[in-house]
Amino acid sequence: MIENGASDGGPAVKDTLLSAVEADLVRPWYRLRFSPAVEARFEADTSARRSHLLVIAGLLALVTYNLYIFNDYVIRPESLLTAAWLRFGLMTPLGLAALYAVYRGLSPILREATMAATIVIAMLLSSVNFYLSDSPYSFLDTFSFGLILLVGNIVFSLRFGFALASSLLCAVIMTSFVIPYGHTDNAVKINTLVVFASSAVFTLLANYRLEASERQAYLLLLRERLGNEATLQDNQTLARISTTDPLTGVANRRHFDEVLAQRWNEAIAERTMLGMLVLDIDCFKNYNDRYGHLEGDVCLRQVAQKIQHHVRHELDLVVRYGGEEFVVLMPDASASSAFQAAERIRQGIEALAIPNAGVPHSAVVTISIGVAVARPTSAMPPSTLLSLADEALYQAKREGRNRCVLAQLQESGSSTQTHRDTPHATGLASSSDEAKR
Ligand SMILES: Nc1nc2c(ncn2[C@@H]2O[C@H](COP(=O)(O)OP(=O)(O)OP(=O)(O)O)[C@@H](O)[C@H]2O)c(=O)[nH]1
Repeated sequence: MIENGASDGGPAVKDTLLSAVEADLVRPWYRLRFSPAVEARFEADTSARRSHLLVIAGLLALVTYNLYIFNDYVIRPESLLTAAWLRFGLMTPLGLAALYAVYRGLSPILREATMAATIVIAMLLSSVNFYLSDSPYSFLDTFSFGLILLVGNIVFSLRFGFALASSLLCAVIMTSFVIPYGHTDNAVKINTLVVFASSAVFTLLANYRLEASERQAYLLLLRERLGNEATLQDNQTLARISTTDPLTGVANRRHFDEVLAQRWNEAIAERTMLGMLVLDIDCFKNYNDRYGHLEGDVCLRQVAQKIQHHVRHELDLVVRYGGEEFVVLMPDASASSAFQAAERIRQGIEALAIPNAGVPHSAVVTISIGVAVARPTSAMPPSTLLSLADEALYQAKREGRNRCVLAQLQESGSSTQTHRDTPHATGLASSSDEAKR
């Protein structure tokens, strides 16, 4: 019943819609229409399917209407040509044109009005058909005119307002042909009008109930769908909160632990390398003491953004590991590419030129980075990589800060060997070359 055609809008729009749906669920029993927002959503969700069903029902009704030519042949053979003209020359093209318009897509009001018009036209042509015949049986047809109402009110299930209007028009048309008809007694005429009026009342009642149930079912489904979407959104928000560092927006340590284990296993399975950078802002205590904790937070955010800017967005994971320490996890990274990325980050942060007065090695905020790269094996725990990168970081600190140090874990039989490089900003080319070797 609910199609996916309608745009769902943002969370605020959904909340408003959900409140409107709740209010509509307790609207007075006699009110079919929803509040404007829900009505618009109802139409958007159901109109394509409704038009489709109306076209199918309309074609069936048209075929049935034309089959009544056999009835004409039996009860009014002398005016068969007139009947054929009314059915095939007028009703069929008009009906097909109306159905084509509905198929192409009309506004809800035009769609209902078009379908209601086909009912009124069918009643008019049927009335003309019986009226023009002199056959003593021709009037018999009027007893089946209630079927026309049945098609409009039940088979088409016209929206109630249109069902009511078309039924009233049909009643007026029929009465205006029945009353002046000359070949039948008044008692029979009254009888046929009473049968027709009863058909109108019962089919309208059924029509009202059908529309009311359709609308109620739609409201319940829409409420459930909006509720599910809200829950899904809450879950996604919670998942994001639980994996993200609130200050910087990068991944938090909890998320890092999960991803590290995953990437480690993938690297074992695919026999690829895994790189890790551990980054620590130099003399950040001094920065905080001098510029205040709030400025310190701003600095942390800038540094996190810069790190993210210099890594592969799809592949690498940037993490705030704690305090002023970050980690970057780099799947499928060689020693040289990991070191180059580290160097790009280091230079990028220096280029931010965030003043950090009063520190011995630099007038601006700088960062030291320990780089480690390994080909993981099942015999090696993931923490090995972190320890190596951490050791390299401390070496960078010891050697004067604002530098990258590479600690490369190499496979050589069963033993592992640590290779460290200690390039300074001025000796990058040689260090990168060494890393590549
Ligand atoms: N503004 C701010 N400061 C933080 C946050 N977390 C940790 N810090 C500060 O980061 C500073 C870390 O200082 P230290 O561990 O002494 O290291 P450092 O001064 O950076 O010195 P080195 O690492 O040796 O270069 C401390 O002053 C912490 O208060 C935070 O979320 N916001």
